[in-house]
Amino acid sequence: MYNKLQYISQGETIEKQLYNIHLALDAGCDWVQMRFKNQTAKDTFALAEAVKFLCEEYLANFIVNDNLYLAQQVAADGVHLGLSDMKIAEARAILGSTKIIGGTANTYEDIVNHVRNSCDYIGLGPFRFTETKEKLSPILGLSGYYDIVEKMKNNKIQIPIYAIGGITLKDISPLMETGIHGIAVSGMITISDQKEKLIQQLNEKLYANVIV
Ligand SMILES: Cc1ncc(COP(=O)(O)OP(=O)(O)O)c(N)n1
Ligand SMILES: Cc1nc(C(=O)O)sc1CCOP(=O)(O)O
Ligand SMILES: [Mg+2]
Repeated sequence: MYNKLQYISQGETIEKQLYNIHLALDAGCDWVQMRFKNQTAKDTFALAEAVKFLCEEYLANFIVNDNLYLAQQVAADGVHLGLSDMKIAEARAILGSTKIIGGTANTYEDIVNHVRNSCDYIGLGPFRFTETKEKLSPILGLSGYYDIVEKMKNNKIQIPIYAIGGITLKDISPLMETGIHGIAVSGMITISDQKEKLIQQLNEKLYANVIV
């Protein structure tokens, strides 16, 4: 089963991205999604190669945002695809069964579609407003997660759900109580000046009800 915390990278340059990713890995993140929007193919490829190398060193999972072909080129562990990106079914046909494919959802119907198309996990959001992403889908709030997870249970739909969008430390316990699997975060980890402590606190809350 996938780890419960995914770090989504930030930074306007290759150097800033690598700096942020390196600090997150050092602090204990073991799953990185490289998100580097509106950049040249050359720079995005250079960053992806460097992130692949770093994640290997830290034994972390590495997935690429948006670009399946880049994920293939650098032998990443997988790709995250949004509702306007390549369709999950097409991605699965290209990548085969061994790679991770994550899909964005904003509704129960999005989740059902993704499950039918062999998606591995869902990024369900936004939880609340965030400046990290433009053109957000309608905000779900806590009640949105409760409603969607309830519908999933009633219809026996199973797939790991990651809450995303403006999540802070105090949101973790209430979010986990809805029945989701984990969280995907960018800003909270990127801006923290005590990342190790933060990731420890996040993991304590994320794994609070896991029996080992
Ligand atoms: C884990 C996770 N969930 C959702 C998203 C959003 O993907 P998308 O809608 O394609 O938006 P961009 O990230 O591409 O701007 C995500 N990246 N990760
Ligand atoms: C990349 C992304 N996708 C979202 C969605 O709702 O699909 S919200 C989001 C931004 C997540 O970053 P932060 O933790 O800084 O809010
Ligand atoms: Mg996308």
